[in-house]
Amino acid sequence: MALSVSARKQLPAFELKISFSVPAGNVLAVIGPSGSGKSTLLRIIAGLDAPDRGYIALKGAPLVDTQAKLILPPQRRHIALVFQDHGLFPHMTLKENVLYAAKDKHMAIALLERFGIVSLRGNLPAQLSGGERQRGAICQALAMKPAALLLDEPFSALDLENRLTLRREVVDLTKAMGIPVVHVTHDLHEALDVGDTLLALRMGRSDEQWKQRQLTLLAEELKPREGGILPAPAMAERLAAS
Ligand SMILES: Nc1ncnc2c1ncn2[C@@H]1O[C@H](COP(=O)(O)OP(=O)(O)OP(=O)(O)O)[C@@H](O)[C@H]1O
Repeated sequence: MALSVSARKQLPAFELKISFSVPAGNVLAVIGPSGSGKSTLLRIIAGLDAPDRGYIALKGAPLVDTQAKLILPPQRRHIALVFQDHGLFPHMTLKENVLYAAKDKHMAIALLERFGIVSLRGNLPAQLSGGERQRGAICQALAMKPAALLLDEPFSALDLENRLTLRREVVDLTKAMGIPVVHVTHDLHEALDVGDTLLALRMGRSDEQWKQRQLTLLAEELKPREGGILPAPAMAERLAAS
């Protein structure tokens, strides 16, 4: 197993208590209501927060072992974390941002090309669109050649087309790089699209029943209405006429 996590942490309203493993090249998609502990879980894995008790290992090497009083600082974990609001340095150009922690400079430039933003490499983050900044943040994270990638709602502010393209690109790349990914999202569709495994977190625990309910609700939502869903051209015609 590439990433193993077993952690407990008392939060004001409940105790976060979770265990899972993500094999190399796999994506664990994490869904859950607001305040269920998703971001805290990522922060614990990244080393920005400490569990009360726990064991976290990457490629078999422990990052956290509270029994042995081991808690590695974030910079020694080789884990990249991408949030919804990019996190690029505002005073650096896109290229400088991506090269900042890059292990392989050629790969960094290749990533900018792959994500369609190489022509913008001289721009500061403020001179980029939200989608371009998010692409930059993903490039910056992958250029580090991290041993694991953590994504916290990374595409939720993007338009549908950007969201679909970017999430596919990221899955393809992380599978090719063979790194485990934990991807937090509110969007069950997205979770089902990117995830090899789906974890539903509710009040800090894995909740299978809640997961099944969400899946049923989604199936209900997607069920054709009476008379069937109009095919796209007919839908376009109806919208144009309205
Ligand atoms: N530093 C902190 N100090 C005290 N309570 C915190 C802290 N961080 C988070 N919490 C609380 O822990 C709970 C889990 O928060 P967390 O941000 O992990 O939830 P989440 O599932 O990521 O929510 P969202 O989907 O809204 O981002 C919440 O009740 C929150 O108020």
